Amino acid sequence: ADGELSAETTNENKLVRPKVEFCSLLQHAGATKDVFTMKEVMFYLGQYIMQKQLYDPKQQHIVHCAQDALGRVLGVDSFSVKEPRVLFAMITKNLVAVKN
Ligand SMILES: C[C@@H](c1ccc(Cl)cc1)n1cnc(-c2ccccc2)c1-c1c(C(=O)NCCN2CCN(C3CCCCC3)CC2)[nH]c2cc(Cl)ccc12
Repeated sequence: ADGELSAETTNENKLVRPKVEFCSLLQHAGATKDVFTMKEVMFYLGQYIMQKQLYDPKQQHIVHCAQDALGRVLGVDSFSVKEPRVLFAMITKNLVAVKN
C-alpha cells in the first residue's frame, strides 16, 4: 500500500556499509565499525542529532542540519523525523548494501 516503506529499505537487519563521510558521522556518535544494520545506522544517527543538538528546541521533530556535515551528507537544510520515507531515501543514498 502507498506509504509502505520498501522492505528492502526498512529491513532493520539488512547489513550496509556507509560511504566515507557518512561513516565518520556515525563514528562521531560512538560507532566503532564500518558495517552496520539499518537499525544501528538509525540509532547512531539519532545519537548524533541529540549530541549535536540539531533538533529544534520548540518542535523537536524538526532537525536543522544546514550548518552541519549531516546536511551536506543528506543534501537538505532540515527535515522532519515524522517523514521516515523521505529520511530513508536520503540515508540509503549514503549506504552500500553488503552481500551476506
Ligand atoms: C522513532 C525514531 C525515528 C527513527 C527513524 C526514523 Cl526514519 C524516524 C524516527 N525517532 C524519533 N525521534 C527521533 C529523534 C528526534 C530528535 C532528535 C533525535 C532523534 C528519532 C530518531 C532516532 C532514534 O534512534 N530514536 C530513538 C528514540 N528517540 C526518541 C525521541 N528522542 C527525543 C527526545 C526529546 C528531544 C529530541 C529527541 C530521542 C530518542 N534515530 C533517528 C535518526 C534520524 Cl536520521 C532521524 C530521527 C531519528
